Amino acid sequence: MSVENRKILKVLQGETLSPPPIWLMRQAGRYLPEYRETRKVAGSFLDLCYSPELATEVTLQPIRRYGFDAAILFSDILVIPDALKRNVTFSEGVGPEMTPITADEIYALSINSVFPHLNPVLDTVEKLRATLPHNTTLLGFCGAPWTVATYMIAGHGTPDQAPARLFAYRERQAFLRLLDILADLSAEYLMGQLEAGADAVQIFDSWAGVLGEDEFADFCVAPVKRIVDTVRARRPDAKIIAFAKGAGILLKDYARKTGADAIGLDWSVPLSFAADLQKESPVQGNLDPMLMIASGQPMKDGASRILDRLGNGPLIFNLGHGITPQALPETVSELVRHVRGETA
Ligand SMILES: Cc1c2[nH]c(c1CCC(=O)O)Cc1[nH]c(c(CCC(=O)O)c1C)Cc1[nH]c(c(CCC(=O)O)c1C)Cc1[nH]c(c(C)c1CCC(=O)O)C2
Repeated sequence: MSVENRKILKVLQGETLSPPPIWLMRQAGRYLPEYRETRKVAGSFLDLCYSPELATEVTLQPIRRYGFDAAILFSDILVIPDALKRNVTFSEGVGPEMTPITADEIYALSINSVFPHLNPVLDTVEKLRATLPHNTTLLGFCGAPWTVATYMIAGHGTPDQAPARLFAYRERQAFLRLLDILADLSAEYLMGQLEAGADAVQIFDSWAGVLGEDEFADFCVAPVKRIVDTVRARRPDAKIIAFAKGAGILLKDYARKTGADAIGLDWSVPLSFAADLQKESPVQGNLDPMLMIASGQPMKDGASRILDRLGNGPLIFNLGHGITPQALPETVSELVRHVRGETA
């Protein structure tokens, strides 16, 4: 047993595997009763993220239950603003909140505190690599600068990221500076995760879909490329998945332009377009997370369409976005069996 048996790494090198390997975005989370139990004893959500013991436990929960081909580090993209002392809190039913950042505060950001602060997350990665089955790929991650900036500027999640879009037009220099700071910190953070034992990393640009063409190039592609280039300068072999949700047709050439090894696709990406993208790079996705609630035949049909259209090229099977708290744990088992060809 060795690293060569980690299927997701093979796909990231361009191999086609049949059946494709599978993991799910947000696979550790509230749809699992065992997660809800651990969450109760952990204190706040951030306490859970910074407890290497408990974060390791919740990362392993979906691996024990489903035998996914990858474990994804349990943490959150907003630990970076937390480390930048933006007063990040997560409350039940409200979601993440923090102090909205101003242009002056961007110029005054101090990055010195970031690494001691994030060390517990790197300890979790080390613990995970020591505990995980040898064949399971360990994924690290960070948020893309644009997506993290949308929360830092608004101070909370927004349906259309209007505050960040407005800020980017009004305060372009400060905004670009924020993206640079986030890109450089994220690159350091990903390199730390790779040093600690992550096999590959994913960059989540969950709110890429609200930008026009030029803004997508400047605020999504350029900062993600800056992260990829910085990581590769130190680790030329680093494997990187980039997920730009909602970017649609702007995903054309996204892998080449960012330098990512593979691209994540949300469920709105047509499979014909996905098949064209797959000629250039491995792809990951893209089942609608609602099918984890709808279940039954609609779920199987959705998965089969992806397997039929993308299964003959390098594919990592996944949802098109994170699994939701309402997902049915038994449906996840059925999906895994279906993708692996274990059902009639
Ligand atoms: C935008 C974003 C965030 N966090 C993340 C993103 C990018 C991916 C995406 O778009 O889904 C990424 C993330 N968040 C979490 C992970 C863990 C790893 C995994 O299992 O995938 C990952 C990779 C755990 C989490 N992150 C969060 C939870 C739920 C909080 C809880 O348990 O109380 C989990 C399991 C909290 C979180 N964190 C964030 C929000 C908006 C929320 C609130 C959501 C809600 O309340 O439904 C920011």
